[in-house]
Amino acid sequence: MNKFKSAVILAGGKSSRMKFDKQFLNIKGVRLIDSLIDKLKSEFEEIIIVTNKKEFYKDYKVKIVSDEIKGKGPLSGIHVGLKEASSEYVYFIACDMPIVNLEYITYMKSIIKDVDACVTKSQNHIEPLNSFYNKRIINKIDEYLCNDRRSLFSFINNINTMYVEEDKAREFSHNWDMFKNLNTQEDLIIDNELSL
Ligand SMILES: Nc1nc2c(ncn2[C@@H]2O[C@H](COP(=O)(O)OP(=O)(O)OP(=O)(O)O)[C@@H](O)[C@H]2O)c(=O)[nH]1
Ligand SMILES: [Mg+2]
Repeated sequence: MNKFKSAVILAGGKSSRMKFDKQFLNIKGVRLIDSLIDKLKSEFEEIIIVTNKKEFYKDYKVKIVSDEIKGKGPLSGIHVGLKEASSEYVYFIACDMPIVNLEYITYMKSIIKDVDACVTKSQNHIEPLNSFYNKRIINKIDEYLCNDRRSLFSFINNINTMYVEEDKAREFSHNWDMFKNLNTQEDLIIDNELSL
């Protein structure tokens, strides 16, 4: 059985810094979310989008779901993504992350063994997306969110997380672009060279 069948794209945020909804980001005429789906399809049998605007995905062939516990940030999306996914380990990426690094995904799959999550670390920072999470943490997330906690970073530190160290991750992405995300309009200008 394929333990790594499912990938989830988080697209349920407020985009308050970007000032327009990031799930509709369009780069040189290509919708970022469409390009993500296309790239992820080569590695995952099941793709799920967790969105706060289901009505915009009527023609999509992938699974479209919304947060159950609303308004609590990315962990809400991970919660429902894990519930809806059919595999044991689930890959998560954000709708504003333009670079999908398939070699790195394959690498993470090869090292994951009985952990709650596989997340990359750089010095004191952790990268919660472009990461894998195990379905078995659903109840823990549920409890955490219901206690009005929402910090993804502290949650990751409190589960059995396997960390990939920075030096190793840089072998796959020397400039760290596999963690790049587009938060502001300035990010779009700076990234004028980006094409999907
Ligand atoms: N499903 C879901 N996804 C979320 C939620 N909050 C943030 N996200 C997603 O998590 C990813 C990372 O979040 P941010 O970069 O902070 O995005 P954001 O919260 O929409 O943007 P800001 O309002 O500027 O912080 C993005 O893909 C968001 O769409 C949420 O409450 N539910
Ligand atoms: Mg946010």
